[in-house]
Amino acid sequence: MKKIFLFGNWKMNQSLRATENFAAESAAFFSERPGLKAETEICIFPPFVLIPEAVKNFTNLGVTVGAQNASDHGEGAYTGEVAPSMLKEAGCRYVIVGHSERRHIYGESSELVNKKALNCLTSGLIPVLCVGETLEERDAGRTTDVISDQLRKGVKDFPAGAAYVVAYEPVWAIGTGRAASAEDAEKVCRLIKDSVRVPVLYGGSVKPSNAAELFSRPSIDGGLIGGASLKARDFFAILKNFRAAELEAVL
Ligand SMILES: O=C[C@H](O)COP(=O)(O)O
Repeated sequence: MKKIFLFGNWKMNQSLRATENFAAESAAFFSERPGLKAETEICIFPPFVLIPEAVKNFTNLGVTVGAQNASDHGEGAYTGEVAPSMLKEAGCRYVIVGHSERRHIYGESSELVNKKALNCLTSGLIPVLCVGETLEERDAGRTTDVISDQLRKGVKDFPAGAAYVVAYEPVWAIGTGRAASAEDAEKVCRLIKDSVRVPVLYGGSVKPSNAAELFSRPSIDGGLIGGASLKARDFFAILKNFRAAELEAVL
């Protein structure tokens, strides 16, 4: 059985009630399918204000909680920012850094992403470094250059043996319903893995119907899932379908 990472990025969605419902549905789903969570690292990334509620509801289910962003500073006079030390204290394990929505909507550079990642490592959090090319860059044949550059700058000065995860998220596949082909995703994830040797996830329109093909590729260690992570049934159907296909492949 392959170990996979099933990461759900709720982005700016959900509520206190939705968080509770998600946990209740998750508990029901797994009580009907004992064993399905084996060899799976599950993490939900809610908006900051829902983190305490998520930690309270998910911890007993074996589901970890992460944050979608963190400051490049420690505690202090930085209005609107949240320090990694606060996220750690709140019960987070992972922090997404460099998501394309942060890079493109909020203008975050690879240098800033790197500072955030280093700051997370200092606080004992595991950064999930997102990299990905735009459609323009892909059409211009620049995917490899863009990914290598974001990766090199993103992990600059990481201490040897630092624990982190990389998520390959082609910008053109995010929220569009058009996932990368398993072949293309595998090629880029292999390039990343050859260079950093940490778990590499694919993100961009992952859903129950395409997860098995993507996650069965040798260089894809799971997914960073947006839209399909908002409902527990959809999110865990991704895992269920992958494990069913995996089982079928050995029979
Ligand atoms: O962080 C998640 C990614 O942006 C993927 O989002 P999506 O699954 O809605 O395409």
